[in-house]
Amino acid sequence: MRSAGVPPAVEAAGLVKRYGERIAVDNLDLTVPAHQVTAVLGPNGAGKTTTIEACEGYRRMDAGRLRVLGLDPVADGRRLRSRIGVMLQEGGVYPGARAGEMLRHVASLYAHPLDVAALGERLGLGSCGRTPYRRLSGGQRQRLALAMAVVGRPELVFLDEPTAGLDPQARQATWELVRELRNDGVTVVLSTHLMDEAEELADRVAILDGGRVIADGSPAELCRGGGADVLRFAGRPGLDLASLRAALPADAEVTEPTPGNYRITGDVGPRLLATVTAWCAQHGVLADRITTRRHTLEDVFLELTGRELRA
Ligand SMILES: Nc1ncnc2c1ncn2[C@@H]1O[C@H](COP(=O)(O)OP(=O)(O)OP(=O)(O)O)[C@@H](O)[C@H]1O
Repeated sequence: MRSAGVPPAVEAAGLVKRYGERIAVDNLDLTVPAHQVTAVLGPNGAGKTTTIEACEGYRRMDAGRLRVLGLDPVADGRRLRSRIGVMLQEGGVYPGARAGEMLRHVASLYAHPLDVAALGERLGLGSCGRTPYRRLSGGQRQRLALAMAVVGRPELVFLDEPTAGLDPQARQATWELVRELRNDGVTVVLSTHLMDEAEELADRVAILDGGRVIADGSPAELCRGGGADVLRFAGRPGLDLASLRAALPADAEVTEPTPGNYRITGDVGPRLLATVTAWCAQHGVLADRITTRRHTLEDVFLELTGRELRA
């Protein structure tokens, strides 16, 4: 594997951040492997932005140890900033500055920047190079922020909700860019509320809640650990469940929650489906309304963080 033996891009241990009485980050441990895409997920107020801003050197933690590319983001801030790219949300921008000027300015801060015109074209910013920032649409601002984060060819990029509010075309272009960054060996940390984005892009996912990492792994690992997939079918009531169970793999479970409705949990895939329909054929059962439901990252997220809205 590409990252074997390579030190992690981010190592955080026991991070704590308090705002008065409120604990925003509560003894958080996080490791971000190099050369991979790590998605940071969590409900509103989970501590994602606080943690990511600390990694960028914009926020000082009250306790804990944090190393980014082996450096202390606050003490070694200058050295670190030439090696990372940061996608800032609104703010910190002079509203009269033109989009092209801003991108060229950021590019000039790095030793080997990307071609500004090509990057702008790629992200659909070609026509708004002379447009002042305040006249850009929300989506254009978002794409400009992304361009500014990657133009310096950083080793590590932090993307804060990179596709929030983007139309489907811009979203696809952003995903494509993230995949290319990863293929070029760039480490990407992205925070997102979009579970399909995390499933699509991330090698690893860290789920935060209450200022801590409550789950961490590849999307497949998290989905496997989060609960079983489900296959349902309808048939005549009172089928011989023991016989059906005997035909299924050992980890599958079969129940009849209501008469004539059957529910099988386990590793639901083509093989299990074939086994069930074969058993039905052998027993003269016309299985009806067969549905399968794979466990998604969203299911896992909701199971771990609950369904109630956050303050
Ligand atoms: N400057 C601040 N002053 C006081 N409290 C803050 C400040 N910044 C963040 N907080 C609080 O810290 C907690 C964590 O906030 P943070 O912005 O890190 O969460 P988040 O996971 O990024 O949330 P969201 O998904 O809503 O962006 C929240 O309860 C928030 O209200």
